Amino acid sequence: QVKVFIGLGANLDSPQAKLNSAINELAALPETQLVAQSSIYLSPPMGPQDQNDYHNAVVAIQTRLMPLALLDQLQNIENLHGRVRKAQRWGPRTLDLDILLYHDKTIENSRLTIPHYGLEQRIFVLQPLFEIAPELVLPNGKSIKTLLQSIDNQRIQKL
Ligand SMILES: CC1(C)Nc2nc(N)[nH]c(=O)c2N=C1O
Repeated sequence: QVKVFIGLGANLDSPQAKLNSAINELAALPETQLVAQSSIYLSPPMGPQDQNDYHNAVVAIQTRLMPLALLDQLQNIENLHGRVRKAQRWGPRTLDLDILLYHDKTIENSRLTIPHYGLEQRIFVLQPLFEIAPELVLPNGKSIKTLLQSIDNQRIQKL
């Protein structure tokens, strides 16, 4: 089995409850154990500003699920929480589950890009990730600590 980091985000109808419920679903996935979870953080929307602030968290799991099988499970959980894919790119959402890192793998196909493309620039990913894995180094050799230090003017608040 391998260690996988998953990013969670929500900013529509009771986002905190959605995140907690999604974390319970992740812990219950087949061949999977939840090994760590971050605090929940609040941050202004990156992208279109005409939407609510986001609640975000990151969890670490150990799993035997292969990447695409895990992705299918994450999309099930999103759908269970009323995720409706709307036309607007980067619009508000009930629940987003992203595979941030899958062990030390780099994956690039039509359904998956791992490490997650936004990981290095997003405080709402780096901050919770640093909380649960402060020593983490990405497959490209960059450390979470260094990436976090190089981010400025992005606000975030731990709930
Ligand atoms: C719309 C976009 C890019 N902005 C976000 N902004 C924040 N703060 N948190 C998110 O999870 C998030 N997710 C997104 O997909």
